[in-house]
Amino acid sequence: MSASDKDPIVAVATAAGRGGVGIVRLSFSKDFDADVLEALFPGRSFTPRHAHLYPVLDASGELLDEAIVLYFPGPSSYTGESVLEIQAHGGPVLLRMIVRTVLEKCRHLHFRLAEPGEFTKRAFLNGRMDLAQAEAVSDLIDAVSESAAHAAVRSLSGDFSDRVRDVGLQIDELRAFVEAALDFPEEETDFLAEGHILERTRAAADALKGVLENAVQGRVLRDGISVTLVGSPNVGKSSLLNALAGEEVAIVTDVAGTTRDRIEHWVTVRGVPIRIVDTAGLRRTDDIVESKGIERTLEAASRADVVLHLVDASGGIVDEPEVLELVMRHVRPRTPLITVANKADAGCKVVPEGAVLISAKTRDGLEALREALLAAAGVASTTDGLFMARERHLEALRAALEHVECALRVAHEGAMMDLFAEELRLAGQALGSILGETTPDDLLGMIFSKFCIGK
Ligand SMILES: Nc1nc2c(c(=O)[nH]1)N(C=O)[C@@H](CNc1ccc(C(=O)N[C@@H](CCC(=O)O)C(=O)O)cc1)CN2
Ligand SMILES: Nc1nc2c(ncn2[C@@H]2O[C@H](COP(=O)(O)OP(=O)(O)OP(=O)(O)O)[C@@H](O)[C@H]2O)c(=O)[nH]1
Ligand SMILES: [Mg+2]
Repeated sequence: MSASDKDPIVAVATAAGRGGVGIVRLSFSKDFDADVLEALFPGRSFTPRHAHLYPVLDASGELLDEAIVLYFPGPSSYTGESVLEIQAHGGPVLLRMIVRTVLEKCRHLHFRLAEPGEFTKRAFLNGRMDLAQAEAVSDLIDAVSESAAHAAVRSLSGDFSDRVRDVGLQIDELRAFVEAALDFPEEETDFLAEGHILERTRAAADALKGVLENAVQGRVLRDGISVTLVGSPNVGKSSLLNALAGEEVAIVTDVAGTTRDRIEHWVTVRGVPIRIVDTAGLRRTDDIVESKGIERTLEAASRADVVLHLVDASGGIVDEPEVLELVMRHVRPRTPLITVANKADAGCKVVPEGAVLISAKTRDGLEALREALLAAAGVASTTDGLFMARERHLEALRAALEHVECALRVAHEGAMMDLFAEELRLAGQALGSILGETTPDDLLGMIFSKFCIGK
């Protein structure tokens, strides 16, 4: 029998490994309530959503633990089904035994282990939250900075969804109005003016732009930005990585060609996760190892959101002229490039125009460099009030905006109103996909499979 969204499920909800307390969570149809409770805790009574201290016995009657047990009768639960939580001591072996006990004692009900994200998927399917909120649950757990956590919880509480829904409603209203007009074609133009249709469509486009702007920032908080350091050997790329990381991540020597492989390290700046990629210095070489390293440098440059080109301000090292050209051929179009003049402590003989002057050794100029980095990546100066968003949301918002703008163009060109209505319909559909109103099963599967088990 294949897995269904109706199967009763069980999983350890807390992190793998030891912990003070560990939770085994069950979600099942309300029809099974009496059966489940009686099978696991015979003769015990339950007050909904109240803590009970009950013994947990395995299938042979052996005591496994004394646990806090919570019963949430459906639909007033996290999943919208009935939920039972067994909050036991947080040992991985013990928790596994409790899960096995549930499978054994409730065998007649055909419990199975929950898939990753399956509790939250049920919450979504049962209308407890929309898709953007469900995604925010996972983003909250994965948040790597306080700003990211704040943004995720804002999305979880529905801030993002509300704004998407509001614009969606505006657009639906416009479409309804225009579709009504289609029935009286001779009055089309009056209709447009009377309903202030164009103004209202423009207002919808502006509202969409506002949401998109916030979402772009929110996505950066979630996914971070990737910064690749490139330059000639010995200009101090690895030294800069170490300075930004605040630890000795990469080997630094005065031998040109020290770094052979790509070295990655995550830091956070103002709550924004930044992946710094240190690379092999670029120069003409016959050394097979070094040239492999340089290939990797170019590949890292091609994936970067921002490229930092390091040069030696003290004038000791001069780039081979092909270096920058070679890099630029691999960088994606429109990727910002910042020139960084390092070794300011050893003299400022060569500082290209617009370069950020630093010393990886004394750490002078690093703060300015961090800010320049964020600015180049388009990160606003504050992350206050942001909600979390994903690439998927950006794509949908951009598509919606495109359709609304297309509708405006169509109207200006005096084309048929049915084209106008059709563009608005497509815009509304794109917004609906953010909330999961029209999301195909395989996309849902992909989204929830990235969650942790037990969530
Ligand atoms: N022990 C435990 N802690 C947890 C969770 C959980 O499921 N169990 N959560 C998630 O994993 C989060 C809390 N989210 C939750 C959201 C709704 C409901 C719930 O039962 N809602 C019902 C009843 C509300 C009420 O009692 O007033 C409802 O909305 O109808 C529970 C947890 C974080 N902490
Ligand atoms: N005076 C001074 N020396 C520096 C500075 N940054 C790096 N150096 C020195 O420059 C030399 C090369 O530094 P690395 O960080 O290994 O240079 P790299 O660019 O990673 O070199 P490759 O890995 O060979 O491409 C080392 O001797 C560093 O101590 C700086 O800001 N000031
Ligand atoms: Mg290096």
